[in-house]
Amino acid sequence: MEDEDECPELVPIKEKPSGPTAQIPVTIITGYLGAGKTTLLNYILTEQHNKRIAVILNEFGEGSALEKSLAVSQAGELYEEWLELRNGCLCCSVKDNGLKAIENLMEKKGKFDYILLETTGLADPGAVASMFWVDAELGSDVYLDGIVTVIDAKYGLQHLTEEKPEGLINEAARQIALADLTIINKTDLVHETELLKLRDTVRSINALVKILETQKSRVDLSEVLDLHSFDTKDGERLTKKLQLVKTSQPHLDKSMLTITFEVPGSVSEDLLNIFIQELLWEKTFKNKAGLPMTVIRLKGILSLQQKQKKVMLQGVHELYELEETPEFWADQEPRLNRLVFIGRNLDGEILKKEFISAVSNKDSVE
Ligand SMILES: Nc1nc2c(ncn2[C@@H]2O[C@H](COP(=O)(O)OP(=O)(O)OP(=O)(O)O)[C@@H](O)[C@H]2O)c(=O)[nH]1
Ligand SMILES: [Zn+2]
Repeated sequence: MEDEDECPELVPIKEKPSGPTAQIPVTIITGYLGAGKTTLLNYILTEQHNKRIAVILNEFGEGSALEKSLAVSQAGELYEEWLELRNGCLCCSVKDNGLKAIENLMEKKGKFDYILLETTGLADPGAVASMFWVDAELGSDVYLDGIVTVIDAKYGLQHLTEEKPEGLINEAARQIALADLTIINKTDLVHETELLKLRDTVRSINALVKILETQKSRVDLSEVLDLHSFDTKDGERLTKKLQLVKTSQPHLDKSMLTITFEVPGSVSEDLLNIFIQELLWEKTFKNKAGLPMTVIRLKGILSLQQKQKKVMLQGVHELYELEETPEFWADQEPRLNRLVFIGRNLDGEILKKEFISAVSNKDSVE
């Protein structure tokens, strides 16, 4: 009985009840080779957090990897298990094997409170994120909480400026574009001026992202876990955050950047869907140089016709979702749409015009 009284779950860390039906958050930890991802995981596992965390290391040798190392932290104790995946890595056969593996794991081990997934250094975290995100709607046991990108303070800029063959995306830039949180690690190895330059570059790619600086990936856990970056729990915070975002000036040649705009009024959901699909799926919109705008990450707070509440827009690569937030438009509050796009070849003015023309046909006027 004293066991029950002293159960750490009695400490109210989050509002959501962690009953058997509660979904488990997944945080994706990404970042270029050697940036400090594993160091971060180890740090998190050994910190005091009252959570039972399952870690999935998505590190695998070429071709042969049929088993994945899995470290599970329980009551501060760390032990390892082998989690078998039938068809190779979590990342390349994500949809079926990755999720199944986690579900099997949860069946076997009972419940976890949290899952951390480290991708390989060259992975596209968007592909991994998409898998969890889509599946959450299908009644999965897990939901995507956030994408954390660890950046090497010393080599980060070099990785970001590496020339890629025409048409290919710089992986390091993509990892930053997709991040909800970036951790610039190994600050012991650089001077303040280098750090500033790196910060500026990170900011120019992703004007929404939070930036932390660390040594040995030592962070405050509350800054990393339970970010709710993809759900409407973040709605109010997102509204405030979007208001502060500014279109960024590109730092690197052909670089990724953030653009944002605001359009007053309420829009038709159908026309909005058409606009988003043309942007994300058809890649219809071109910049001044005639290159197709490519959006990797998309966020917005929108005012839809016939909806009393604010609607959140989220997108990763070609997936997107419109979801009502719990927040009502207040009586005096001007209805408006605020959108933020992170990607390549983006031109804010052109995209704003395209948005306005897409959502303003006569049906859209209230
Ligand atoms: N100087 C310094 N070294 C660090 C710091 N953090 C981590 N390292 C070292 O950097 C190396 C790489 O760290 P990892 O945590 O393995 O990096 P990773 O991102 O998991 O690497 P991969 O999985 O191989 O892509 C290790 O030798 C760490 O000890 C830091 O803040 N300063
Ligand atoms: Zn690692």
